[in-house]
Amino acid sequence: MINLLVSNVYYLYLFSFWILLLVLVDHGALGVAVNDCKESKCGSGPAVRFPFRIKGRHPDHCGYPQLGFDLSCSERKETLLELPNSVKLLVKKIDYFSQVVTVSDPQGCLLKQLPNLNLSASPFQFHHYELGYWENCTIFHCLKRTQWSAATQVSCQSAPNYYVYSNPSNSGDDVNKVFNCTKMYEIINIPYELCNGNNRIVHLNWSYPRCSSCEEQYKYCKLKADSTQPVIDCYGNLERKSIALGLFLLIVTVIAVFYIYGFNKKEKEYQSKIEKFLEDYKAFKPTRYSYNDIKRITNQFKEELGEGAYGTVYKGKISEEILVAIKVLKNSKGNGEEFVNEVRIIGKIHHVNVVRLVGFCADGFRRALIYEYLPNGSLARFISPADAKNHFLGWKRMQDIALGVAKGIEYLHQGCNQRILHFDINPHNILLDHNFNPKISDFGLAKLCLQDQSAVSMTTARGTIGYMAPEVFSRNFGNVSYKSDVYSFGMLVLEMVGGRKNVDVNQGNDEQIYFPEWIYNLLEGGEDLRLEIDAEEDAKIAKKLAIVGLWCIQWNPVDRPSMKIAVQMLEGEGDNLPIPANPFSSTNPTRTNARIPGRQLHHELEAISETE
Ligand SMILES: Nc1ncnc2c1ncn2[C@@H]1O[C@H](COP(=O)(O)OP(=O)(O)OP(=O)(O)O)[C@@H](O)[C@H]1O
Repeated sequence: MINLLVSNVYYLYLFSFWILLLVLVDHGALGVAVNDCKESKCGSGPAVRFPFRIKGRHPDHCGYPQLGFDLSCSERKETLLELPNSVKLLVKKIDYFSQVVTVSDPQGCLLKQLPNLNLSASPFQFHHYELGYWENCTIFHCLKRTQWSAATQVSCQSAPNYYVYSNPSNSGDDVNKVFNCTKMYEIINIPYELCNGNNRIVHLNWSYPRCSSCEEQYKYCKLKADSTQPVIDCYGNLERKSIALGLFLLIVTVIAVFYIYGFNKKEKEYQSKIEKFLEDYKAFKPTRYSYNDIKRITNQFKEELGEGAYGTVYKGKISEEILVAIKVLKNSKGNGEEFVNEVRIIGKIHHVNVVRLVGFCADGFRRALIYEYLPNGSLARFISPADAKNHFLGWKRMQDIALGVAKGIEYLHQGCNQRILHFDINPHNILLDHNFNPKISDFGLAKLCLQDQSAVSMTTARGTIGYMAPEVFSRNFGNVSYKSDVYSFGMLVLEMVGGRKNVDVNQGNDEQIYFPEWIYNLLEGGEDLRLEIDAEEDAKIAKKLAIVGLWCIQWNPVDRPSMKIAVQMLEGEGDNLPIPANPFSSTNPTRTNARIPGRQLHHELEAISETE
């Protein structure tokens, strides 16, 4: 945003600069000869240009060569007009059109200056409206305050018990006698109005040079170049300057207004975006909700998404944009360990392949977990044979899902401060977002352990039959470790390849085909996977997934790859992936219609308690 602001200001200045340049070029202000005579001011005084000039600022040729047109700036930045007899007057205004200059006494005592004012030696006369009635003016001082017909007190010259008055000389009053006053001096032949003690300004006009003729044409005035006589010349264009300047100011103002308006609008948009983000951000930090909140968010448990072992999942809405899935836990189930586990583990981890816990509710005996809503539900819905067109997601997507799950598990194993072992990786616990990105969910059985801990203690077998590693059942098969998740992942991948359950625990039927062994035997025999895959590329993906799955379900945990290796295998082309050792070595390796081996994952197999 700062960049946007800076670039806008930059363009605004650039634009203004060009307009200004245009104006200056237009009235010749940039010409060398004219430039040093350009209009100037003393402080906030009137604009000074030909026939006047400011001494020390404008060269001689800028003013009319006659005493009186040379102005100066005082220390207080006032414009001073110097006239013969060292009379200095303050210039208030210059009307170039009427050729009138309005002046006053710098000390505010005009009547004191007037006796010395000899206009005949200057280019100025008293302005015409003051010509009506001329007379001499007498200045008196009296010892008492006095009042008579035409006299006015000259306050700037009076003092306590010393009263100064001005009075037209022909008034007929014998002030000396009548009022006991003494004449101080007389000012000869001045306009009647000026013989007023209160008058502070005087208008003087000049007849030559006649720059008013240029002003009439809205032009500037200057001395004609190369002329021996002081003759004037009109040049440039006063009107266009003011129009151009006006236009310039208008454009700049309009741009500024639009800019400020646009900026404010943008700024408001940004602010509301930030507010919204903070609101949403708050919602993404696990927050505690009351049971009433849960009822409100789920709209009284209106839409059910599914039912699991630990509770029912409802759809909910926290804000217009944040949809959630709320698992309301059954009271009868567990001692709250799953609840604590979930909040403790996924509450603080963030990974694109791990479901996000938005919040939770622990309101008396009521408990609920609030997750981000994943519109495509669980992966279990999509595990179907490749020929079941309406459910099968395609091999490329299957590969992406397997890779996403692998990365999620790798993150749990390696990416957090404490290693997280999930212990329940299965297709029901893999949820799919709108783009079918997989997210691992259900951390109720998960365990936290130290990064370098090679084995974990476990008092009861945990997990789902068919995905549980052999060592989770019995310590006879090795130590329980992160490799147990690798096993579950392998079973999940093989189910994705086969489009069916590897083990159907509901059928106690010994005749069931055990898919992992069946597929192993095919691969080992160099045979086709018999999965009716047309595209060569898809067949390659299916074979790669099958090999990775078989590596992950090695009976001995030591033989299974870490999730990091599994990710690398899935990311590679798969052409050079070796086929692992037979995970089912006790059965006949040549059988392609293998049956579920009795010693393997049967749900009636008793869990052996393990202690550290
Ligand atoms: N975050 C979610 N977004 C969308 N649907 C979900 C979400 N979580 C769960 N579901 C739906 O709710 C169903 C039940 O989920 P739940 O986790 O309670 O059970 P399960 O994993 O299927 O079984 P179990 O609890 O035994 O592991 C899921 O199958 C899925 O369809």
